[in-house]
Amino acid sequence: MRLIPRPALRRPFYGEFIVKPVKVGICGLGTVGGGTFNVLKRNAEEIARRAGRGIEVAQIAMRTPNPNCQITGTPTTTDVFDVASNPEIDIVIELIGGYTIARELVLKAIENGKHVVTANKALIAVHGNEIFAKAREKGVIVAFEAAVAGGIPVIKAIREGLSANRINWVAGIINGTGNFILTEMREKGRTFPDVLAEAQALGYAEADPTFDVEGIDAAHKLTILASIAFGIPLQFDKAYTEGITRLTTADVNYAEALGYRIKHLGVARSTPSGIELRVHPTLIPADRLIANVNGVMNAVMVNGDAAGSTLFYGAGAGMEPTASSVVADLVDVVRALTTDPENRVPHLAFQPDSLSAHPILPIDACESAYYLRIQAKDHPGVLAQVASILSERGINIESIMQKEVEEHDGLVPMILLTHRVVEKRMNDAIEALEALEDVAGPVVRIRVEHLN
Ligand SMILES: NC(=O)c1ccc[n+]([C@@H]2O[C@H](COP(=O)([O-])OP(=O)(O)OC[C@H]3O[C@@H](n4cnc5c(N)ncnc54)[C@H](O)[C@@H]3O)[C@@H](O)[C@H]2O)c1
Ligand SMILES: N[C@@H](CCO)C(=O)O
Ligand code: NA
Repeated sequence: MRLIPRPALRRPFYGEFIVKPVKVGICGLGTVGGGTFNVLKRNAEEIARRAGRGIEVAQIAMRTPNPNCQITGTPTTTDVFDVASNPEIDIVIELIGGYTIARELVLKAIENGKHVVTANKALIAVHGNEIFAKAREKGVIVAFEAAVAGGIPVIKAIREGLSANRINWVAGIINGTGNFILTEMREKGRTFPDVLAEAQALGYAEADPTFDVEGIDAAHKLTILASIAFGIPLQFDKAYTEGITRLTTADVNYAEALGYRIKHLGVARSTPSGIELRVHPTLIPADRLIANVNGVMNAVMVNGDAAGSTLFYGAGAGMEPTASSVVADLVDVVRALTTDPENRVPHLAFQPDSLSAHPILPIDACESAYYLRIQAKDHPGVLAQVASILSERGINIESIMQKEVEEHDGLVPMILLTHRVVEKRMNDAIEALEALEDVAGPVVRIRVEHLN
């Protein structure tokens, strides 16, 4: 056999590109800013080969040094607006977080004709409509892949990869901190505050961690996902949000015994009467892939009429996973610098003049199955009373689990799983259940999704 010698691999290198590098400015050198700086530096050659041009950090706006970054030689400032008005800079990377200065900074950068890359889901969910309108007027791109599910390229997947589909629903574990807390509590029996402190030390949590544990951060991300999935304007104020702080170990264990896992899930579903947009603890059958997404990992399921269900999995937070998305956006922007703004991928996936006015449904018009835990007195006939309250309202029981009498208070926990029902009807049933003589205290209700 004659071996044909392979031609020596041509090794392109950064300096070889004739075109000058694109100059970018980083605003905020914290967890994500530091990761972005380091990835741009470490993978400069790969990135330049992909983008067709090098990407040079020409300025950094920072308040304090980041011990993880060697920034020698890169000009710095303490004022982010210096970056937005720096004539050398083509792309402003907003990584300071928050809604106030970040909004002014992004609008100023756009005003000055600069493209923007941001990881700020709060900013996009709350001020995105204004920001995208301004960007369109100025013919610039605002890229935000890092804003949803950290390192998972899910914005790109929905906006481009699934563009043939009519999307039915999107469901995701989209807060790394919350999922890390739930996992550590379930697997290692650790306490909530202990795990939260670790998530903060690892750089996963928001500046205000109530955003993570009360579901606000997940609602920001779900708002963005719903817009690009259904072609609707961003409407964060209409999202329903319930946190994980009131979950008890008892419910986690009962769910487990019934074959379910409790996850903090964001669900956006398109129905004929409107769009459901809700974040809450949710029972998911334990044999589903998404029920087994643990720690800081995130996963987003998208159900489209042509593709069926697709699942996107990866790190939902952290320095370099998030930087991966920021840098991918930079590469996209660099490739699109010379393109006609009218022919670029629209910010919200659909052409801005084709957004739909399909309304967001209030939570009591949303539909799901339910887990109910009722603390009942150990009297004969309680179960019959419970069953008749539910059946009078057309709520079908799927299964019932009754535990032993709890010695200290003589109460018997009765756990029920129901079929799908509109929330308003369930609220009415719960009110009637709580009024029963033999039912003590509030009924615990957790929504159930089978994600079929
Ligand atoms: N940490 C993550 O895993 C992660 C993942 C995805 C998205 N995000 C988003 O990325 C953004 C940044 O998050 P982070 O975790 O890097 O936060 P961080 O607190 O680690 O970093 C923010 C940095 O910005 C600096 N800063 C704030 N205001 C400034 C100003 N006016 N001028 C100059 N510097 C300023 C702070 O000093 C800090 O160093 C947020 O919008 C966050 O929601 C974070
Ligand atoms: N605080 C967020 C960061 C990633 O968006 C989380 O924990 O998911
Ligand atoms: Na992403």
